[in-house]
Amino acid sequence: MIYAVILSGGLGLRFWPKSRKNLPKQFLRVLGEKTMIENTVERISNIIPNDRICVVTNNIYVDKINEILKIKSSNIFKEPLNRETASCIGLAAIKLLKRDFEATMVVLPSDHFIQGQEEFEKAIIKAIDVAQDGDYLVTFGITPTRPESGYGYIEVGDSIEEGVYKVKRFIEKPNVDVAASLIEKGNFLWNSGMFVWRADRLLREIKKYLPDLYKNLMRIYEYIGTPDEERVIREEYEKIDGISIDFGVMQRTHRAVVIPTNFVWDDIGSFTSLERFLNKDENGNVISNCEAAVLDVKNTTIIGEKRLVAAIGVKDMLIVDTDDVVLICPKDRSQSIKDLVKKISNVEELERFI
Ligand SMILES: Nc1nc2c(ncn2[C@@H]2O[C@H](COP(=O)(O)OP(=O)(O)OP(=O)(O)O)[C@@H](O)[C@H]2O)c(=O)[nH]1
Ligand SMILES: O=P(O)(O)O[C@H]1O[C@H](CO)[C@@H](O)[C@H](O)[C@@H]1O
Repeated sequence: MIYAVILSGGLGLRFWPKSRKNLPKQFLRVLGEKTMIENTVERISNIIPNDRICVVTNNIYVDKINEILKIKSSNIFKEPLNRETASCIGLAAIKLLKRDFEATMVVLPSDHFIQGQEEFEKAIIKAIDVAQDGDYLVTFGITPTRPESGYGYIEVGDSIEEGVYKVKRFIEKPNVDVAASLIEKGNFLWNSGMFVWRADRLLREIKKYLPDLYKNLMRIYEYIGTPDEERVIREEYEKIDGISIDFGVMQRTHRAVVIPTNFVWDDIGSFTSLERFLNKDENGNVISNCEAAVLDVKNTTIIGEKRLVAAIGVKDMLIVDTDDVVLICPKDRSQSIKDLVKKISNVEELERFI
């Protein structure tokens, strides 16, 4: 059977200070009326019934998920620690395999913006069809529009059937110069971060490329459904070195295929991605959710809450004002917000701001 696996345990550090440890971006109403996780569930609901929609998340978000979504508790896969996406997807795979030996997983991050529901559904249905035989790991390719260093790049190879191509190379998060050169070649797509595969196929790939993680997962597998499950998950998670599914498996596997898509897609992982959806004034400034008084300010994004934000003579900056934290950062350093938050996490007096 087909299951949706929604990844929802991330801390959303690049979205700090809007995103906080106890309320990360997937639980925020970032664009529109609904939280990002609600939008993710809604998007897949025509294809996968509610009782096969699963969420993999950190223990600390379980109450929040129950408050927002109607997901049965056995479909919430709980992690005691964050060990990146190879671990959380691997955990979901063994949980599903325990209940269904033929489980096929539609893996969906919970921070995407997608427009073009019909095209999205067509692509997912196609991917399920391709993945169900168990030979392939299916990715979705997005036409790149800028040399983004935060994404994976897929080199499109030979066609295996109409609209489906072998992945010749998968390059995760190249630097901007490499990204620009890949785009210039013309046969590279962005990896969307959504995947479809059979749970048993994914585990075989994890066994091959991440053998230590495979051992951790197999020990957990033995205890699923027993009174010791939670204890063993914690014991194994404490031993895991986190790695993303992209670096850990997708860059190495020979079984990846790509379906080029034609829906509108964006990852709302950072303020720079968010600003693409917000209106700009004649100076290229984005002023969102607050009032602002600006003089000689250009190409600057101001995201506020209650206070008036005033700025003079700044250019290419990001200013985020919340109740208790003000963040000021050049836009081209916005990926470093994550590093700053990690630094703050080690300072006892500042921990409460995370
Ligand atoms: N269950 C689970 N989900 C995760 C984990 N890491 C990331 N995710 C989810 O995977 C998706 C993509 O995550 P990222 O944007 O790379 O990471 P993030 O932690 O949300 O954000 P950053 O801290 O800004 O990198 C999001 O839906 C996250 O909630 C994890 O360790 N466990
Ligand atoms: O975990 P991150 O940083 O959000 O990256 C993942 O998602 C990107 C698309 O959002 C992909 O482009 C990446 O390849 C990866 O799957």
